[in-house]
Amino acid sequence: MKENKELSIQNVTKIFSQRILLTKEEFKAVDDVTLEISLDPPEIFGLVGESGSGKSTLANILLQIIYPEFGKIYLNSKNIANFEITEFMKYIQPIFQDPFDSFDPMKKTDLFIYETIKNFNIAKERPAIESLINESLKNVGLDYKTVKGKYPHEFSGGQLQRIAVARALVVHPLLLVADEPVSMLDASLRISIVNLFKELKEKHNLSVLYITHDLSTAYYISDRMGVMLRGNLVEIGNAKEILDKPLHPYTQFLKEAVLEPDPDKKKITLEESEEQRMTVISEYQQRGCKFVNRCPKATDICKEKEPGYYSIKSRKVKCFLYENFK
Ligand SMILES: Nc1ncnc2c1ncn2[C@@H]1O[C@H](COP(=O)(O)OP(=O)(O)OP(=O)(O)O)[C@@H](O)[C@H]1O
Repeated sequence: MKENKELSIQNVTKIFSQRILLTKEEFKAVDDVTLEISLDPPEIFGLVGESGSGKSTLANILLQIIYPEFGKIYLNSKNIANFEITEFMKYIQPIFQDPFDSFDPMKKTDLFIYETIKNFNIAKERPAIESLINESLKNVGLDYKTVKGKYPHEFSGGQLQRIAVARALVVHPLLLVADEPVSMLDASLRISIVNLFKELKEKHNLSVLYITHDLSTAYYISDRMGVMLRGNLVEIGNAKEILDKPLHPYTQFLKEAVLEPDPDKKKITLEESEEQRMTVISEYQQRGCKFVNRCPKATDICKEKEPGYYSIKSRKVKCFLYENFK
């Protein structure tokens, strides 16, 4: 049997319950998501969507931090639930939003890489470990001499995020799950980290799941892209094609929101008020399309029935507008 070199996410659903005023409401934070990320050849897959659309929940499921109620995930055709966790983490490594959270402030940063090498049994003797640290730092554009013996606070956010990537690289993963990896960094540093992901893909065959609400960096680095709306993937395809000509009304809404120059009129918010949270939950629980209440193109069927996926060339769109589209 031919082995697929991919991470295959099949019909994954995660249910949470949240207390809203006096009641407890269940909702599907990730709702029947199916998606493949190629590992060979490597690809950068951008996962975009506004705050609360389920991106981090999906990332946490992929990293086996939380477990889905339904669905299965296969890494190179093997169910990830059947991996021993250290073996699994050799293949998939996380990169978090705030690089300062990835490090113990009381511990020298190179020691963190050192311990990863030891814990994963990649090398045992100090000279071999030091040479691996040197190599991994070089791969992220840093010099071991400038890192050695220093504590996290002695680095900028951008440098520290590079060191976090270097630590992930020592296990030679196939995929980085990078959840908002540049959103805490100064705008001037963002592009250099984003370029680093591109370089790692090209030079080290590393795939990246790049999770962001920032469409411009997603456009810049992603090969393919998925757009998340209240737990559903509503549009999947080539990233440039999607953002040049979004088909799903929600993707069109996201693009317009980004182009809106007046920050007060921007429709995408990161901070959720209680009122917004309630709207979010009710949209998650919406019976038909989850964008129906905000969609300018909605018709009666969108309220009653969940749309399937319709294919337009290599793109898949979860919207009735494309049901009979040729
Ligand atoms: N452990 C949890 N228990 C209950 N609800 C949760 C839990 N984690 C996340 N949620 C809720 O699930 C929904 C999806 O959250 P998630 O963090 O996955 O969204 P997101 O797209 O990553 O948003 P952001 O960009 O703000 O991180 C939100 O309504 C969130 O409040």
